Amino acid sequence: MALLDSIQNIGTLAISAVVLYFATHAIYNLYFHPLSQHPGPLLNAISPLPRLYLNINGREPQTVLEWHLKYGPIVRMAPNELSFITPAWKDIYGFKRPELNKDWTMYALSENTKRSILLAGADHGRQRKMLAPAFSERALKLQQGMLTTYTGMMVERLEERMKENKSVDMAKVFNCVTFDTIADLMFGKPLGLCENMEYSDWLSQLFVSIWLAGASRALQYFPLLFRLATMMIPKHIQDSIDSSYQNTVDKVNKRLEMETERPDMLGLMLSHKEEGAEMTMDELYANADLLMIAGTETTATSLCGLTWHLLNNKRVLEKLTKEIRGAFKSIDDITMESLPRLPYLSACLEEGMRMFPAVPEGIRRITPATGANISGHFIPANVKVSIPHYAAYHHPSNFTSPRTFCPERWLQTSHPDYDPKFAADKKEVLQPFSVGPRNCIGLTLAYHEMRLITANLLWHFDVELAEEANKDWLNQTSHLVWDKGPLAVNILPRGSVVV
Ligand code: HEM
Repeated sequence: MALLDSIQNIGTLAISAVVLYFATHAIYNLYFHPLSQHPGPLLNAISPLPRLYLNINGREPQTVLEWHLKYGPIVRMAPNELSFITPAWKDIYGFKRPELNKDWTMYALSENTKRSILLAGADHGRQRKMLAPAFSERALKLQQGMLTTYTGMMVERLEERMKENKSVDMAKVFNCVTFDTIADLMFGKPLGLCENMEYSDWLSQLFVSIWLAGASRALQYFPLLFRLATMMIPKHIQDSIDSSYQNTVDKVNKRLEMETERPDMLGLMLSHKEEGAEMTMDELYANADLLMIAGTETTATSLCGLTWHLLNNKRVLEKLTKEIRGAFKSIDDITMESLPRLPYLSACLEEGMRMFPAVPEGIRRITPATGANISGHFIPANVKVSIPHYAAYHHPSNFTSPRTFCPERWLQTSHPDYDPKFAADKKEVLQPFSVGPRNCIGLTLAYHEMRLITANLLWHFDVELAEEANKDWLNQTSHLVWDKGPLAVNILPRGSVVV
C-alpha cells in the first residue's frame, strides 16, 4: 500500500512538474518574450504546434490572411515567428550585411537537392554566378526557338481537342508545356509530354514527392522525429525518389556528351568563363533537378490562376483577346520581343499572380545575431520572419477591392483604361518572385513563357469554362505550392465567345 502511495505521489509530482513547466513557459511566451507585444492568436503565442498544424492542413495562405485581417499588419504566428504584410521586402529579403538567412526547416527537400542553389549557404554566390548567364535576356533570345516549339505543340494539341469537341484540362496542358520546355533547355531533349499532353510516370511521381515534401515540413521542427520519419519512408517511395534523381543525373550526362553549340542552359553555363563561376558535378546535377521543379510547376500554376480568372471575367477576357488579336497581323509577329509591348497583357499577368501567387506562403528568414529593423520595428536575433504572398496580396491595406480581379490597377496612369480607384494600391507589395540576392533567377524566362503561352492560346482560340469544371477551383489547399486540381476548359474556334 505504502509502495502504491509513493508511486502515486511520484506520478502526481511528475505531472505537476510537467504542468508547471508548460504553464511557466506559456506565461513567459505570453508576457515576457521579446515578441510578446506583437498580436496574434493566443495559442500561437504559447506553442509552435498550431502554426505547424497549418503546414499539414494546407490552409496556411487563407488562415494567415484571416489573422492579418484580425490582428493587423504584423502577426505573431508562433512564439518565435512574425508575419509581415507591409512592404518590408528589402528589410527581410534584400541585399544586406548581414543577410537574413533562410529557415532551412521550410524546405523538406532531398539530400541531393540540398546541394543546389536554393539551399546553398556560403556557396550561393558562386552557384548563382554560374547559373546567371543561362537566364540573361540575351540567353533567352537565343532560346526563343525552343520556347516556341512547345507553344506550337500546345496549339496543335488544342486544335485536335477542339475538333473532337472535348474539354481540355489546362492545368495538365500548362504543366506539359513548361516541363518539356525546361527539359529541352536543361537536357537538350524534351520529356515528350507535349506529344499527347499526358503526364509520364516520372512526372506523376514528382508531383507526389512535391506534395510529400510540403506536407512533411512540420516534422523538421522536431529533428529526432524527422530523422525517425525519414528512416521509415517505405522502400518503394525511397526507391522512386532515388530513381527520379538518377534519371536527372543520366539526362545531364547525356547532354554533356552531345557535341553541340546549342545555346541551352547547360551550354551557356559551361561556356561561361568568369572568375568564381564554378560548380562541382554534384552541384550541377542538384541544380538540374531543382530547375525541373522550380522552373515548371510555378509557371504552370501562374498560368492556371490567370486562366481561371479570365474564364470568370468575360470583360477582361474580351479585352485581352482583342488586344492580342489587334496588335499583330500574323502569328509570326507574336514574339518575345513584341509581346512585352502589350500593356493589358502585362497588367493581366501581374493581376493573375496577385490573385493566385504560385508560392502562396511566406518564405521564412531568420534575423541575424544583431537583430534587424523590419518595417520600422527592431526585431531581435533568431526570430523567423516572412511576408506571406497570398495574405499580403489580398489585404485591403495594400490593395483596393483586393478580392476583385482587375488588371486595370496595373496600367500606367497615362493609359486610357487606367482606373484612379486603384491609385492608393501599394504596388511594391506584389513580389511573386521575391527580391534580393536569392530572388527567382528564372523571372525573365517565366514572364516570356507566360506571355507566349497566353498570347498563343488567345490568338488561336476562344475559351470558356467547361460544364464539368470545378466551380470552386480557387478554393485549394497548399503545401508550399498549391495542390491545384484539373482546370476543365472548352477550346472553341475564334469568334465563338469573343466577337
Ligand atoms: C511564375 C513563375 C515563378 C515564380 C512565381 C517563382 C518564384 C520564386 C520564388 C518566390 C523564389 C524564391 C525562393 C526562396 O527564397 O526560397 C524563387 C527562386 C528560384 N527560382 Fe523561381 N519562380 C518562377 C519561375 C522560375 C523559373 C522559370 C525558373 C528557372 C527555370 C526558376 C528558378 C528558380 C531558382 C533556381 C530559384 C533559386 C534562386 C536562388 O536561390 O538564388 N523559377 N522562385
